[in-house]
Amino acid sequence: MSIIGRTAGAGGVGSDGDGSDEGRRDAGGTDENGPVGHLGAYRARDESAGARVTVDLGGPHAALVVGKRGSGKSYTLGVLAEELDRVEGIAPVIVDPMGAFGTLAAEPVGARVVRPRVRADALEPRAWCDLLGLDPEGAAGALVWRAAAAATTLDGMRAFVAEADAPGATRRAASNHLDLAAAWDVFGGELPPLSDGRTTVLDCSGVDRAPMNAVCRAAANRCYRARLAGGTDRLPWLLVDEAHALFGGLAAPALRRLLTRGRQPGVSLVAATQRPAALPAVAVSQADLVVMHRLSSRDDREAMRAARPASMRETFDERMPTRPGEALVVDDATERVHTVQVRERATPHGGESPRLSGQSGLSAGGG
Ligand SMILES: Nc1ncnc2c1ncn2[C@@H]1O[C@H](COP(=O)(O)OP(=O)(O)OP(=O)(O)O)[C@@H](O)[C@H]1O
Repeated sequence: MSIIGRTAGAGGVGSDGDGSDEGRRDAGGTDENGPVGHLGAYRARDESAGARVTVDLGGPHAALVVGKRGSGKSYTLGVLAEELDRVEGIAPVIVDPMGAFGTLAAEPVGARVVRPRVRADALEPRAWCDLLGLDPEGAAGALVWRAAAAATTLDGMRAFVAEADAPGATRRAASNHLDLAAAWDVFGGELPPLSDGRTTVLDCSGVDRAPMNAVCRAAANRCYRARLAGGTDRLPWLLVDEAHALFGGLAAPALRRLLTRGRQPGVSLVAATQRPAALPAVAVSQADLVVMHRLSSRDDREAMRAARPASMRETFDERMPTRPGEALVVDDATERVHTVQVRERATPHGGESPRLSGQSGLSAGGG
């Protein structure tokens, strides 16, 4: 038996070979080499459902879930979240840009769904300037930088600016930017703990793109630092939907670090996007587990092809999924591509909400 994402004696996607998939959700769980998650069933060329497919959840992974709108990405992310929730010793955290994962609060997951708040000092002074679109070399940017270096809270930063020995225009400009940050209503407070291992959904619906990036950055950094500092025995898994909006913003450095260095301290990242071409190439090339739903745009297909060996590229073209929930699963551990029908959700799917588009804000529907 092989498990997708599992190298010999370690971790990946696999099948238990019994050919049945109905009513077997309880057979996720653990095999002789550690925890596995039930992803779905192989789909044979004659369209019949084949053996169940499991993915390795025992070791850290950098996973990518891609597909055009309506192809099943969020649904698959939800399936992975359900499976992660079942594994002891894992702390799953979901950055939910559109409020599509609040349904994970239902049984059997019972996730904690929160409007995220982060500490102001979770962002370094430089990041504060980036967040507010201020040049750190400019007068207002330099003042915000000093405020962020001196204070631990947003109120403290505002007080620092108000009392600073700086020209009135500089103080006003810095203060206006900090007022905007206060209006976002995400600064002040803590992210929920990792230590209890509860599945946590950071519901960012209605949160602008800039503060959502700040939340994602803080969450990614916390997962990483908590492992480095020995702050948690649990292995954090960060799941991010609409990942192109996060890899394109303030969250990018933190996400990149998880991709390139997260596995060593035991932090996993699952990034889902309808636009793999908008991700940095490293996000595609570093992924050791790829779930590819239907992609229609040439750029997006090419982004996926470019990072894989020639043998896989041909498979992508020949076996591109055609219906929602169907996916090609790339297992780097075995260099194989599997055609999989992702299983049905145990919790309700909440993905029929408006989607994120453009530079900022939200828009309804679209493909
Ligand atoms: N594995 C599956 N089993 C059954 N139905 C599925 C499956 N995956 C997707 N679907 C169906 O397809 C619909 C679209 O899936 P989903 O919302 O995940 O798309 P998406 O790729 O995330 O699209 P968007 O980018 O708009 O969020 C779901 O509402 C559901 O009805």
